[in-house]
Amino acid sequence: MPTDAIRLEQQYLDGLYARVEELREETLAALTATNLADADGPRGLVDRDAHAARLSERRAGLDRAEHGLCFGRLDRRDGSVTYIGRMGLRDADLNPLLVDWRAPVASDFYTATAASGTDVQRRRHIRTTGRTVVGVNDELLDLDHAPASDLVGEGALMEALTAHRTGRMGDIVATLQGEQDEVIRADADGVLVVQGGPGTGKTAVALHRAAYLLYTYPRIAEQGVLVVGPSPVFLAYIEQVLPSLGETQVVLATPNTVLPGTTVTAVEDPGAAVVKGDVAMAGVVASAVRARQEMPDGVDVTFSGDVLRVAGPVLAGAAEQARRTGLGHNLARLVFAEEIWPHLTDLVLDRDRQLLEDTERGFEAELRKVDAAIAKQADQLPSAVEGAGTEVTGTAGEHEVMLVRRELEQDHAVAAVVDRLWPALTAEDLLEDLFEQIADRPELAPDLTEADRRVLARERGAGWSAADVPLLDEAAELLGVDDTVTDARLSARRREELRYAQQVLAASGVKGVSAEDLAGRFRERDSRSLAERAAADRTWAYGHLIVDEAQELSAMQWRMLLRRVPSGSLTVVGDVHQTSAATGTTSWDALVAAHPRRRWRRVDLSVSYRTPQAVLDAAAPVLRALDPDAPAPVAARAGGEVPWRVHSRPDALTADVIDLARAELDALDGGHLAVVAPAARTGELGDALDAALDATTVSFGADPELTAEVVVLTPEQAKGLEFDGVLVVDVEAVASGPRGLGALYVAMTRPTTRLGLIHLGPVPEVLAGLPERSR
Ligand SMILES: Nc1ncnc2c1ncn2[C@@H]1O[C@H](COP(=O)(O)OP(=O)(O)OP(=O)(O)O)[C@@H](O)[C@H]1O
Repeated sequence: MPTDAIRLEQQYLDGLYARVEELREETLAALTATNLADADGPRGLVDRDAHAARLSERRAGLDRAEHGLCFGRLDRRDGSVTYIGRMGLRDADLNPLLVDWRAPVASDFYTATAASGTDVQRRRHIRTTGRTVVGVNDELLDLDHAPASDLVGEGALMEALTAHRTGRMGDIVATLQGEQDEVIRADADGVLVVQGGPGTGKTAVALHRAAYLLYTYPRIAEQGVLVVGPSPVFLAYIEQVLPSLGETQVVLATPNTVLPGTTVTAVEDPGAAVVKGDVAMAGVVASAVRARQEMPDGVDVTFSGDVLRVAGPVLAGAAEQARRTGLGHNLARLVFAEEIWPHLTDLVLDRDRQLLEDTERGFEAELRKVDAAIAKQADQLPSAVEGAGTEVTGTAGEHEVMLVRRELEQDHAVAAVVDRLWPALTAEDLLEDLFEQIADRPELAPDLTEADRRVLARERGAGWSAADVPLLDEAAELLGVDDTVTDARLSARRREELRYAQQVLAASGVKGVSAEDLAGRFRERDSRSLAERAAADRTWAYGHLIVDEAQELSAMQWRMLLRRVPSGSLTVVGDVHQTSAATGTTSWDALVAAHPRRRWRRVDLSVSYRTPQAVLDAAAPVLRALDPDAPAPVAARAGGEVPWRVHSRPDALTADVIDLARAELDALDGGHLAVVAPAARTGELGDALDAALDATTVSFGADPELTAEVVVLTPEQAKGLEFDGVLVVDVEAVASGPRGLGALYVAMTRPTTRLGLIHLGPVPEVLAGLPERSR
């Protein structure tokens, strides 16, 4: 152990922590002063709060310094030294003490090699526990001493790769590799596709890229980053990475949770899932909306006891006018109504005019009669004419038009007719109606076959499935939000705020400020964090979207996600050989072809950091069966425990799994074990393991705890995760079905150390090369 170097780095680290303490004290003093300061009126109050919030944020940032504050040092040929860490620090004279890993100068730490012609002479990885330096690892970037591999900081990397897993992903900021750094720092424009085999660090890289983009681009920091992963289990696995890098402006979601207010409760029929995932459904949803805008051939409206007929062409014209605005259905509805109300008003006024004319005509006729009567007998006047003397002008004044229109709008029966013609719709109602009627109404889905329509048919109220979410989102997009409803809610809230402001002013005795001004100031201070506000808003425009396990998404899910980033700035990571969803993609080219207007770039990652070479070799026949041309990733760690297979029998399977799990736990010596089995077996196996392994924590079910020592998972749940050891149970069932080989490939590539496979029949071809172990 180079103790001198450790001592030296300890001194430097002590200096860094002394500076952190100073800054902490300064921040605390500033915070106390701010909180005690007299605010100059309500505006001052708000500014004070904002300042205090900034200081609290800074303090929280400094608190994070306790873990891995500084992890690297670069010595250049000119004698200059740069320390790299989780945050930037400067001394009181603004000289840099520590450089944030995302700053451009820090890039050399991850990419410099002897061959790259860099001026870096030495790269040092500094390992710390809390505030203590526990090790250093030096690499001389000198062609005469060039290491055999391309790995950067190999000693530190190997230490990270061989450490026991915890069930939670950690950041890899200290040991990022060159090809990963390139992806992380790639510019933010367009769509960056990152293809890589299992364990090549795609997830890790995607999350570090989120942190890099938030640090580098203020626009992205203002709008936040959306990270979409395949399942809640996966999100639980990765949720600590970004906070450990100090980032909070990130929303983590699955494709099922990106639509606020919708909960997935139903399991989709596999056939229906395929139809619902196809892009043709966009047309189906659009025609369902369009069908609600079809007009009848005229409609009768009863008002003040009279029947007014609105003719078919008038309705069709109004509908056309509304559609031409290009607004969502619920907004265009206001335009439609705006065409209909004046027409109805005219009809009423015409009718009144007609009545008046009739009356007038009648009146004149009466007058004539009177004249005749007078001429005949002067004292016999007809009683009906008595008192009639209003002057009739024949045209309605503006005031009268408004009066009639208001009466019409306030008449419930009339309003109901207009509502029925172009109803306000929710996405849920639209889809419930569509699925209820689709089997018998081919015109609703002209692009679908009869078989497809039948598979989609269902009763109302069956609950929403994962495949429904993008359809609901599509519908919500086409319908839009009727602002009249939100406006009414908003005005109610504004009234409430105003009342509150009046109370505050009365209680505080502050003078010279209006309640309106104070209420406005309250409003500007939405106490929710950016991530909370974004997650609750379907129409939030994110600055960047990161999609992990992106190969699993259906065409309709892509439409839903792309809608959330109008800027078109995306990072898409995945492996087209691990696809298990029937609606997922097995080729990035197909995805690119489906969205030709986007700017796409592709990067491939080639080194697998999770699995040792022996495990990759065991999985290689599965990869070849999936795609004979697929390049196999190369393991960063050569050798490793050779995976094995066991031939079990259905009646002995549970007992065998228990025995093998026991043996594996012993061999892993404190490491975590995953038992990956087909969905139909996980419950039974979980119960049996839980009962048999007394002193061991076992977790399974819909929401398993990944930090347990044994976790029982389906291949879908295991996606993206990793464990020290993995037992794949009932290989035949895992590999069955159209995308079964992809699922088996996923299951086999989860371990960092040991892999065992249990099959029930003759040796499956893809396992033929593995040594057999006795039960
Ligand atoms: N540069 C690195 N330094 C240390 N650990 C690394 C590095 N790169 C990747 N790893 C580790 O390798 C493992 C695999 O990474 P990750 O889960 O990101 O791979 P992946 O490509 O997403 O895998 P999969 O496709 O199987 O889901 C993780 O434990 C990760 O922390």
